[in-house]
Amino acid sequence: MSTLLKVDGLGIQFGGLKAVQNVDMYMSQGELIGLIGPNGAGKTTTFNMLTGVYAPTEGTITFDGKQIQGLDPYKVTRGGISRTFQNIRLFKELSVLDNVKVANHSLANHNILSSIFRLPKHFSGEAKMEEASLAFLKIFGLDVYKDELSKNLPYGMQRRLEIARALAAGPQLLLLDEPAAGMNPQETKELMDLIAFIRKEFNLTILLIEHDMSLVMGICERIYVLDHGQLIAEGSPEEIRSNPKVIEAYLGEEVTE
Ligand SMILES: Nc1ncnc2c1ncn2[C@@H]1O[C@H](COP(=O)(O)OP(=O)(O)OP(=O)(O)O)[C@@H](O)[C@H]1O
Repeated sequence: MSTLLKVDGLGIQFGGLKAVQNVDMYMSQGELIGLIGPNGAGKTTTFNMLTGVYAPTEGTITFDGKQIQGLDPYKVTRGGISRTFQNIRLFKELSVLDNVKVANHSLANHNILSSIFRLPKHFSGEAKMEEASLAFLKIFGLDVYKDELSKNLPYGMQRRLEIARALAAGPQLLLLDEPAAGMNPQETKELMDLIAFIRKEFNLTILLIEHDMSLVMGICERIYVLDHGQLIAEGSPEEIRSNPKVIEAYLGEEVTE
């Protein structure tokens, strides 16, 4: 498997605070990796650097062979990295379908749409986009809501729509920031199954932030653990579960599957 993402010595300082420092990570094509750590460990800040929201003050990010640290977020997205946010960010006043269409607008002629959905060649850009957007919604069980305003969707469905929208941008790497936050156990289980499914279906590489260890343990092959801005462990779920540094970092929180 080739390396899709490589992070070397990544760090950022806000005033006197080193929010993230010395982070080395890699992701091979097709991996599903967890990024965990207690509150304030630097997980979202790391996502923000990977997606161009923050320019790192040290280190490099190499994606698909190119250095991307400090690039504008839209360039990062165009280059193949999409994300979701911890706090849902949808176009609330747009329909569910339009939320997805907006995301893949710039990709109307993108190969991913025709290759994934095997659309007839004669489809125009607009028809292709509509067709592909509907197909995305169907995968996420959102097609029945296509004409609803996104603000009217049940919470769990809004979370799903965020992922559908991120996916519609045609990424190679998908970054999910606590996608199950606020979901009940049943919704969470369904979401995890869905994440595993889309990874296979779209040949994606996925980095998943999750505060709850038990969630990531279930689906991730490898896990990175941040604490106070530094990586304290990397390994399989079994290795992470029994790592004393990790247990200590999570002291007071339950470490169970
Ligand atoms: N723009 C900013 N300016 C100043 N400090 C910041 C900024 N963004 C993040 N921080 C600080 O960086 C540290 C890491 O925060 P971050 O949100 O990345 O943690 P996290 O691991 O995602 O936590 P949580 O699980 O609570 O979401 C925190 O101390 C936070 O206050």
